Amino acid sequence: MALLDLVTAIQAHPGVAIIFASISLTLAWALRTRQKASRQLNLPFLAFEDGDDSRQRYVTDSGTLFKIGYERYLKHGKAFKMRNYIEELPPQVYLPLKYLDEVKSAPQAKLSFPYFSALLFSQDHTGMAKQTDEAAHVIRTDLIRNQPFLYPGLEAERAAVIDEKLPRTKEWQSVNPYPIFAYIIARLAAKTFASAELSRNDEWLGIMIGVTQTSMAAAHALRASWPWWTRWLARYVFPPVKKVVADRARAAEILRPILEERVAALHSDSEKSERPNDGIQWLVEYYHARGKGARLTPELLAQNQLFYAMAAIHSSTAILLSVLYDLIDERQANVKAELVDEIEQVHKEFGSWTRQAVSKLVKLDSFMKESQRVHYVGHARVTRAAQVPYTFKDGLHLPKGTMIQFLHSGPQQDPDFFPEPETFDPWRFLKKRQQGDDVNKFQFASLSEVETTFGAGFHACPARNYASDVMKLVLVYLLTKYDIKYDGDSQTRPPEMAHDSATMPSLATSILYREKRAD
Ligand code: HEM
Repeated sequence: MALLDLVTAIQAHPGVAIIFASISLTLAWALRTRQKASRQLNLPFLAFEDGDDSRQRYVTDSGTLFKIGYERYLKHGKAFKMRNYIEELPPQVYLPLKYLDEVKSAPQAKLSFPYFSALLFSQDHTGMAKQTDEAAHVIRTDLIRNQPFLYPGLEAERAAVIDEKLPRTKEWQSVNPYPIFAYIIARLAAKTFASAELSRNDEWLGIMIGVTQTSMAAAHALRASWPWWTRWLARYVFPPVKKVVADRARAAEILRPILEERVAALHSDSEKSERPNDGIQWLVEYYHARGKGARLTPELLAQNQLFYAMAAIHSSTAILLSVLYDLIDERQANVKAELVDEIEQVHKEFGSWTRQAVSKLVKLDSFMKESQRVHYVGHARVTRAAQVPYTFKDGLHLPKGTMIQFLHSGPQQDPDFFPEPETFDPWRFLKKRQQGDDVNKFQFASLSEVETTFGAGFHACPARNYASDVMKLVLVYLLTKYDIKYDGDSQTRPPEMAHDSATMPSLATSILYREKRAD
C-alpha cells in the first residue's frame, strides 16, 4: 500500500489509525527492548578479524573462532559473546568453566534447557515437539530402573536389524552408512521408548528418523521468509511447517489404538508382570499414578515420543558413525584386533550381552571416549536460556532471553586437561581408570567439568548409560560379524563436517562391508 493510500484509509476509517498506531508502538517497544537487552549483556564481542566477518563464515567456520575464544577468554575465566548466524537470535554467549556449578544448580524457571531449544528451533511457530517434564522424568526413573531387563531384547533386535540392513555377503558391498545406522538406532530406540510393535512399523520409524530434519528445515525456512508477527499463520499455509504438524498428527493417530489398549489393560485385572516394559507403558503408568490417566492423549503421547526420537536417534547415530570411522582407520588396525579379542573374551565369560557383560568392555569404552575427545560431535554443551534476567554471584548479568552454553570442544584439546591432546591414545581413559581410586570414573558416559558429552547437572542426559551400551552392542556386532573398510584408496578417516556449532562425521563417505573372514 502506497503512503497516500494509507493516509486516505486512516482518514476514512479511524479504526485503521488505531490498529496502525498499536502495531507501530508494539514494534517500537520490541525494538527498544531488544536494544536495551543487548546493552545489558556486558561481554567482549568476538568476531573474525581477518577481513571476512560474513554471516556465511559463521555457518562454516565457527570452529576457528571457538579456538580463539577458548584461548583468549574461556581459559582465563572470562566469558565472551559472538554473532549468531541465525540473525534474529541474540548473540551466542560462551561461559568459562567457573560458572558451571552455578548453571548446574540454577532452577529451570531461571536458566532453562527446554527454553533454549524453543528459541533455537522457533518451536512456538513450527509445531516442533517440545520437551515435557514427564518425558525427562520417565527416563530418569523408569529407564534407569528397568535398564538391566532390556538387554536380552536389545541384543536380539540389534542382530535382527543389522542382518536386515547389512545382509551377509561374501563380496564387498558399498553403502552409505549414515542412513543405515540411523535406521538401526531408531529401531532399537523405538523398542525401548515406544513399543515392540512400533519398532517394526516403518511408517513410524520414518517419522521418528525424519522429525529432527523436518523441524529444523521448517525453522530455517520460516525465519528466512516470515516476519515474526506473521508466523502464527504458518502452520496453516506454509508447507515446511504443515509437514511438521502433519507428521505429529499422524504419529498421534498411529499411537491412538495402542494407547487405548494400554489404558484398558490398566483397568483390567491383568498382572503388572504381564504388561509391556517400554516407554509407552512408563508414560501411561506415570499419568495413571497421578490420577491423570484421561489426560494422556494420543497427541501428548506423540509429543513425548517425538521428543525422545529427537533426543535419541541422531546423537547416537552420529557418535556411532564417528567411532566406526576411527575403528576402520588403518592407523588403528592393531587396536581393532585388541578390541575384538576383548569382545571375544568377555563373550566367552558371560555367554550373552547382559549389562554386566557390556560393562566389562573397558577397552572399547576407552576407545569410544578417546574417539569423541578427538572427533567430538558438536562444540557446545549445557545449553540454557535465561527465562528471566539472571545475575551470577560475581555480577555477570544475563538479560532475559540470553542463550548461554559451554564450549565442550575447548578442554578436549587443552594439554592442561589432556596431555598431548593431538595424539589419539586409545587407552588414555583406560589408564586413567586403572590409575585412579575410582574405576567408575573416566568412562564413556561419565560426567565431569570436562566430560560434557552428555551435558552436566540435573539435566545431564538421563539415558547416557543406556545410549553408551546400545552403541557398544552395535559395535560389537559390526566388529565380530563383518569386515569393514573405507570405499576408496584412502583408508584414513575423512574430515568432519561443520555447521555453526554443530560438527558431524562425514555423511558423504561410503564404506565397504562383507561377512567377516577368518584371517
Ligand atoms: C549418544 C547419544 C546421546 C547424547 C550424546 C545425548 C546428549 C544429551 C545432552 C548433551 C543433553 C543435555 C544435557 C545438558 O544440557 O545438561 C541431553 C539431555 C537429554 N537426553 Fe540425551 N543424549 C543421547 C541419547 C539419549 C537417548 C537415547 C535418550 C532417550 C530418550 C535421551 C534423552 C534425553 C533427555 C530426556 C534429556 C533431557 C534431560 C533433562 O532435561 O533433564 N538422550 N542428552
